[in-house]
Amino acid sequence: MTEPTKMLDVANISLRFGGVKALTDISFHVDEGEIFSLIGPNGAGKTSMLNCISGRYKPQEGSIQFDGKDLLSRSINDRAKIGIGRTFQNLALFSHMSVIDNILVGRHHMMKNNFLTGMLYWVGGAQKEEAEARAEIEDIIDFLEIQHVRNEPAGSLSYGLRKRVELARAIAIQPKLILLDEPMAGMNLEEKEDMARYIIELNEQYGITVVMIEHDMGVVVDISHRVAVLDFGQKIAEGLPEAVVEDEQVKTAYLGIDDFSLDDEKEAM
Ligand SMILES: Nc1ncnc2c1ncn2[C@@H]1O[C@H](COP(=O)(O)OP(=O)(O)OP(=O)(O)O)[C@@H](O)[C@H]1O
Repeated sequence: MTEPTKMLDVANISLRFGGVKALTDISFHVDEGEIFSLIGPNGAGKTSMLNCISGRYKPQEGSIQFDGKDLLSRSINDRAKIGIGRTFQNLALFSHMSVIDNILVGRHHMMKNNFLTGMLYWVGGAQKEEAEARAEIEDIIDFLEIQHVRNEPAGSLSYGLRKRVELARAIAIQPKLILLDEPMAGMNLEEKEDMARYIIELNEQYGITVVMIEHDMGVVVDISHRVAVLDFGQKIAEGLPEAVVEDEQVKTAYLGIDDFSLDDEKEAM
């Protein structure tokens, strides 16, 4: 068997906001091809951790490497260029723009032509480049089954569909790694099942490595290869999902929290 390749290496990350310690000495790694979930109660530091990887927050201590290269010295835009895509906890679509234009926004950073050369759109390369981007985006639209709403304004869609459009936009940058912040939040059972299927397929068919924050424990156990658990900004467990949910420290952290009723979730799925 070949050794797994380490894609993301998070080492000793600490992040403070004034006196609030959002993350303390967090280390974990994600192998190429994995679906890796970050879980933990509200306020545990999950989004802060994702924001350190995506470049929104700059930790005071520690390092993050992506494909063996330092990530913390890079800008947010640079991260997209080197293959890191993300979706947000709260939807971040342009509601008045069509679905297809929202997805194209994700793609634009990859285009060689910028605003100035774009002014020469009808003369040369930009037109061809845009046509190529649109063709690739049609594949993503097919994959996520959003053909029927491709020309609708994003704001007119159901919540579940908008989440899918956001995912499409993140895939459009052709990421090697995708960061998903609560992809199933606010979804009904059918929408959750669809989203779980898309995540598995984007991982298996598109070969995209996934780091996901998710509260639905049934989904986490069903689709994650490995899981890390945060509580009060500290990592309290890491490992295979079935083992992590049986961990006593993890159970204590979740004590009294309805999200953590694995049996109920399993029945519901
Ligand atoms: N921009 C910020 N400014 C100040 N404090 C922040 C900021 N972002 C996060 N925090 C604090 O850091 C801690 C961790 O928050 P974070 O949002 O990362 O947790 P979380 O596990 O994602 O929670 P949830 O599941 O509710 O989304 C909390 O105490 C939060 O108030």
